[in-house]
Amino acid sequence: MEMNVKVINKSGHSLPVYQTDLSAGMDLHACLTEPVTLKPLERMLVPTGLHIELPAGFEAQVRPRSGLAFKHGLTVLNSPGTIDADYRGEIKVLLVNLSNDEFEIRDGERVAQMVVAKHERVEWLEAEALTDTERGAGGYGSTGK
Ligand SMILES: O=c1ccn([C@H]2C[C@H](O)[C@@H](COP(=O)(O)OP(=O)(O)OP(=O)(O)O)O2)c(=O)[nH]1
Ligand SMILES: [Mg+2]
Repeated sequence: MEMNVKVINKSGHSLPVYQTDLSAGMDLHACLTEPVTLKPLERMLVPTGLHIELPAGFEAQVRPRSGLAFKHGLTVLNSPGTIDADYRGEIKVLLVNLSNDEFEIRDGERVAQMVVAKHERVEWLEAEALTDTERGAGGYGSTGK
């Protein structure tokens, strides 16, 4: 599908792209005037320079990149971040450094990935009783290891 995008402070890097033919996510680049350092357990809203116009009924999810998480303990704190279809502000990535080492983020670095997905919206029907199921209220390991 096609989608409107407005780029601010474009600093040389491309729009997000799908890295392979069937990738679900496109990598988001940090849009920085100078490198920033994330200390252990520090979090930061990383700007991407992107403003998008999702069609009604769609959301975008901001998710971690597994390579950054595995190699550097860097993840998206609110994962998956939710971009609402009516949001017109800059997409930002809430990164947190869960390693014991500092991590430097440079302009253009691919810090997270974004998946565009359809979603439903619900109208509540208040009910006296809900249907019975085998699971019932079981959860949190109720089925065993
Ligand atoms: O990782 C994220 C998460 C959110 N947003 C933007 C888009 C989203 O539509 C808006 C609000 O996000 P959310 O609903 O998660 O935050 P909130 O704390 O509930 O704020 P609000 O009261 O503005 O909804 O912030 C981002 O840019 N990156
Ligand atoms: Mg909200």
